[in-house]
Amino acid sequence: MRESSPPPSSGRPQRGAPDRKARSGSPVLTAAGLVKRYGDTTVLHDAALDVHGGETVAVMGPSGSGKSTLLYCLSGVMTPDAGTVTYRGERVDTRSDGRRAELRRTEFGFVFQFPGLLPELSAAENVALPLMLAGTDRRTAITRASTLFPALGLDGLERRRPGALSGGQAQRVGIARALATEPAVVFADEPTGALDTETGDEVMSLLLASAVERGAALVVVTHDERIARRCDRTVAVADGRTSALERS
Ligand SMILES: Nc1ncnc2c1ncn2[C@@H]1O[C@H](COP(=O)(O)OP(=O)(O)OP(=O)(O)O)[C@@H](O)[C@H]1O
Repeated sequence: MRESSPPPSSGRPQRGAPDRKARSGSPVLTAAGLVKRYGDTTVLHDAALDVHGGETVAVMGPSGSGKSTLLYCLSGVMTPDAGTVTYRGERVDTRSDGRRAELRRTEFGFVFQFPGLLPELSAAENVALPLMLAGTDRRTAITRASTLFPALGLDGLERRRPGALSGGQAQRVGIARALATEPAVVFADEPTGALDTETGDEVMSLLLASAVERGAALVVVTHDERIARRCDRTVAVADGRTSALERS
């Protein structure tokens, strides 16, 4: 089953409705008919997802249903065996590895369950890294990276090494790193999965607020219904197929 098309927009959608934010224009990212196999096992059967600029989309489903695989195909980390992924009108799935890597560096941001910060670099240097990889000189990159710290509640932690950060602080540094290149789409895979409930809520609030503030769309894989409810809409993945999840 394909994700159903958005209903025609009729003014401001109501809070709690399946589509809380009016989506207009073409999606920035579109995936259709995705099939992905690992050896003999087909993990995605006919998955589809549209992401509009600035919207927040939760991806939910049972363990092993293919959520992460869908995220990897959408973001060009993996190529699907069939189907198409299109970013701003251009095919992603047919690009070379190098061009997909470039797209990931420049247009997309990633937040994972564990931030994977480089231990020998300071927090600000970790955030600056994607900017430096994109060609920004070190000093400018660190200055620009540091501007993200206050909004993420990280003021004063710029010079800290990751080993001296709490789990929540480290994840917020990871969020800053994902936002440093001003991506159009941020992909988050269980971003609060390793945190306690309170810290997770805090981190999720900052992720949602900072992505929305910067106009980035957010696609977040989560098992947490409370997180999904805070997103504009939810897409369910079951047995490798996607469908829009109606909310009660
Ligand atoms: N590299 C791989 N090789 C073989 N099988 C894989 C590989 N990656 C994932 N799988 C399998 O594909 C299926 C879907 O995995 P995926 O990680 O996409 O699911 P998920 O819905 O994100 O699961 P979870 O909620 O547990 O993280 C699972 O059965 C998994 O074991």
